[in-house]
Amino acid sequence: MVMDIVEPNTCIRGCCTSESIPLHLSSSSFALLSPIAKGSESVVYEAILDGKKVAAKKPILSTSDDLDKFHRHLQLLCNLDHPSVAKLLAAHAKPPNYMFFFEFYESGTLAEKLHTEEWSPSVDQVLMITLHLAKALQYLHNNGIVHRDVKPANVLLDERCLPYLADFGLAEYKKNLCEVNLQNWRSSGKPTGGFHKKNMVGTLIYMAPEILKKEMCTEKSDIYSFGILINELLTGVVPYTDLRAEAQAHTVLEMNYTEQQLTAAIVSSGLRPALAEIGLHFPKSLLSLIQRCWEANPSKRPSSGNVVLELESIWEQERGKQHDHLLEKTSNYKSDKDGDSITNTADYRDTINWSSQGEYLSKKSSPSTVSNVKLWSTSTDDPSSYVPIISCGSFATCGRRESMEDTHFLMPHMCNEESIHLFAIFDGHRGAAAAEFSAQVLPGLVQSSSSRSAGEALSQAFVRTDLAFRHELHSHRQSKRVSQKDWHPGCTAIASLIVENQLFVANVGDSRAILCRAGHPFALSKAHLAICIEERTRVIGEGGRIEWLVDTWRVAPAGLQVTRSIGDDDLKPAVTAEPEISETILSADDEFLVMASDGLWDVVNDEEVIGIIRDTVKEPSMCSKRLATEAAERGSGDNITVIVVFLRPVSTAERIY
Ligand SMILES: Nc1ncnc2c1ncn2[C@@H]1O[C@H](COP(=O)(O)OP(=O)(O)OP(=O)(O)O)[C@@H](O)[C@H]1O
Ligand SMILES: [Mn+2]
Ligand SMILES: [Mn+2]
Repeated sequence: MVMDIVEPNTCIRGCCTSESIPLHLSSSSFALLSPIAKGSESVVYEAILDGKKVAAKKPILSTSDDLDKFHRHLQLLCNLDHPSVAKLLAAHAKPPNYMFFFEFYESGTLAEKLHTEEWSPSVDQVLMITLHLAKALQYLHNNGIVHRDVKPANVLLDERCLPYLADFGLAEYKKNLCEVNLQNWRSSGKPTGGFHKKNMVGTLIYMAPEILKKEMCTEKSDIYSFGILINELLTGVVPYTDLRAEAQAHTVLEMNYTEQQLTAAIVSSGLRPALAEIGLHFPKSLLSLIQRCWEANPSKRPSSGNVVLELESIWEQERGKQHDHLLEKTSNYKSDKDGDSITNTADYRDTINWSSQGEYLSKKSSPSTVSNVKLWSTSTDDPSSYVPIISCGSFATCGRRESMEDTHFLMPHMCNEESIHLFAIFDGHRGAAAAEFSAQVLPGLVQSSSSRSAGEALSQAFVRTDLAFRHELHSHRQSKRVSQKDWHPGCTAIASLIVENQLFVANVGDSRAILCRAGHPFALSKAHLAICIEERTRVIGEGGRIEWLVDTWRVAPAGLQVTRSIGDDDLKPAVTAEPEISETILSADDEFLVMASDGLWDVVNDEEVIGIIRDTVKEPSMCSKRLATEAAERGSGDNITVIVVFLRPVSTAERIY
């Protein structure tokens, strides 16, 4: 709807302005029809605005405080623009009529839908609704706004049942909340004996414990209410009225216990609504999300951004289930890039701690005194040669996967050598065992190599790590600590070794490393995948089998896409641990090195990586985090690990801007 805007487009006081929303209307442009709802602070009417059906919210303004509040409310609404937030179309901000005009949402509120129509949404519908609302909350929180009244009665539905967060009557900017909190704190000393609506904002059963205790209200208080809301959607039960719940819960409301008693139970005994039952159709991860949202401690609750990520991941898993189901019907091979889903690896992971196995072995085999790394230095006698000044950082996230199978390490100034640095990433498949083990063992094997060539030392260390892992696995199998005979964990590995001005990158598998040289990406490794003709030929030449499985070429019978790795003893020797090594001479043109597991490269290309780092504060761990977050936002379905190494000093100005 395009409405005429009469300039100057401000409220009567001049404090509210908008470029797109008319703030005063001629009396002929609207008409109020019948009231839809009467709240404690407003009446909502069905109305006509410029010939279109709208909802008009007319606040009850009896004091000057109420008027101030109207203006604050209007200012806030003028700044909102999100597809899942109820849309303000116009306002009238001049006496005698103060009104908000909203888009009309035909299907009423989510509360009515659940409890009057007794709608019981499917899991897909619950995920769709909660995901939209979580995005609305993320939008508000990112803009420094706390809603403070999240509940199904404040969610409006359109005819397609898409949700819109409404009723910003209690919303506040976070920066103003300190003041509001302080006022509550002061007034809490008053002997009121009850709950003043002014102080106790929101609706009791959706209120977070910290609000009930009259402590700080933050965006995490919205997350609490949101957790209660998701559960209400799944159960169809008004919180604390469930007769199936523990006795304490229903007595609270049914026997007319006071609000104070409910409050006390929520705050001190951790009482919560009865959680949706782990039936066949509710994803466990959704129930766990609800419980984390309603944690008593606000800092343990996820941020709205994380709620969005988790809901998206649950949504995808649900669709994946449907997809898998289809696949199972047509073939009994299960689709997973690395063949993870073939065995239930979680069962074995617990029995042996592969990281400490590796650590133990590493200590045993390479006493700290033995280190030949000094031998690699070449230019000690040439003071003019270029030596990069490095700073490094990393970020690793499980992403949408249920478990983390990536590991990595950063070893700047290895063995206390000023100009020798080692960095590596391992991406596990069929469990995390190989990745956990390798991250512990590889550095020691690099250091204790007797080779005078750093590249060769790196190459030998890969092969030896693989041998050591397979040997360990074998002896655990013999001693029956690994009972599952057909469990063959593996991992990819990429390592960068800097020795003065030389950079060696060793790689097996599909992690990658690039260098930013004079502003442009420069690939330091190539991925080893069965789709590459050279790799396919090599695997077949070494007695391996390659087959087209599900959607791409894979090494059979395990169905692995990578053609080189550490571990995977069922596929050796064809799936070799022999790395490809690149050697690069570094110069002042080289700005930074980026290493990452395929979780990044699947969704962000080399140029984009360079561009993102250019736009980020020049701090290596911030850059790593930014890249990983970007990949997650773009829908990477994998674990993501990123290492960023700056190769020359960054000026303070660049660090900040
Ligand atoms: N845009 C709209 N379209 C359709 N119905 C609406 C719309 N806005 C509000 N309503 C109806 O009016 C009711 C009250 O709206 P709202 O929550 O904004 O007012 P309120 O006075 O702040 O209510 P309370 O504080 O009691 O929650 C809603 O529950 C809904 O039934
Ligand atoms: Mn409301
Ligand atoms: Mn309200």
